[in-house]
Amino acid sequence: MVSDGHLRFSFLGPRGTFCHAAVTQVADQSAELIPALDVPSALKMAREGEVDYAVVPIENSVEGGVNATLDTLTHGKPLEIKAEMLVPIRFALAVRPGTTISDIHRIATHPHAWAQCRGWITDHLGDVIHVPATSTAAGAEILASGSTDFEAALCPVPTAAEYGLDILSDDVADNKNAVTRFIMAAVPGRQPERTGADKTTLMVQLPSDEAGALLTMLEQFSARGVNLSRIESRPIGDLMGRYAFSIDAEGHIEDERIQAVLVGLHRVCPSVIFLGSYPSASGERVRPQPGTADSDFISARGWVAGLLGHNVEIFD
Ligand SMILES: O=C(O)C(=O)C[C@]1(C(=O)O)C=C[C@@H](O)C=C1
Repeated sequence: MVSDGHLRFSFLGPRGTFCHAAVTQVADQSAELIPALDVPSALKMAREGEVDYAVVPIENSVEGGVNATLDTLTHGKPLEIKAEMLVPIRFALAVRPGTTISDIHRIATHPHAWAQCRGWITDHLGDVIHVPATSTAAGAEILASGSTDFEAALCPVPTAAEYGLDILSDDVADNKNAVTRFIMAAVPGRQPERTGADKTTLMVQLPSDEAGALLTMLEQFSARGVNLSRIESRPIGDLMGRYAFSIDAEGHIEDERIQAVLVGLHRVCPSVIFLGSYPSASGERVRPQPGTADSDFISARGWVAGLLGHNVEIFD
């Protein structure tokens, strides 16, 4: 929980999105929550100092990475991730009072939500059309506001009631265990303290377009015993076929092995963007592989310094 006087948080709005549920995990009662129209606008507010933090989705367990977040984080003034939050995802099929299942031909929701419910919808409603909305709650809000060219919305269960909608099903999902991961981003400052159960997020360009370039990049992690919890490619955008890799690595920038990875990546990759070290939401402690604990790096450096005749303290 972040509580430091009157803090301002932007999030993907309007009220009642899954993102709203995520921001309430980190903002205390005194915080001001400011809904944004989309992910880039929420992040822009943090970049420009209009809010202290932006909370946005980054990854869904069914649909994968949220490209708007992955791309916007690395374009423009630097931002860093300060926290991550997990929100279990369950959808309601919401309608205006009086609407029945057989009235539904078009359903509004966020494309990520649609992707998580497509199978259920086909099985229960047959061929209905998806109407893309800027968020799940935006679809519900518009539906509640009056005449629309869609008859239903897929949104979080409590949100349907908040907007005065009826629920025809409160368990719409292709995968009952779906979870979305959200991040809290801010302009660079002090890193969140190392907890021993941390993640570091990076955007890395491959060393070259030669055979083995991806391996060279990955070797920087494996040689230091650093596990990756997510890696996905994103087009750089300048020329066809040029990609950068968005990576979550287990560990904190204060860990010697993560520093060694960063040094290695900086030596062999044309661009390495550091996007923050922060406590992992699972709280699972990272267990260093033999030879990769802080003390191993410090003692090895001391040994080399000794060979050079430098007088340094050797820890082990
Ligand atoms: O539309 C919302 O409610 C959101 O918070 C966005 C979002 C997403 O971008 O993936 C978050 C969780 C769900 O997976 C569906 C949509």
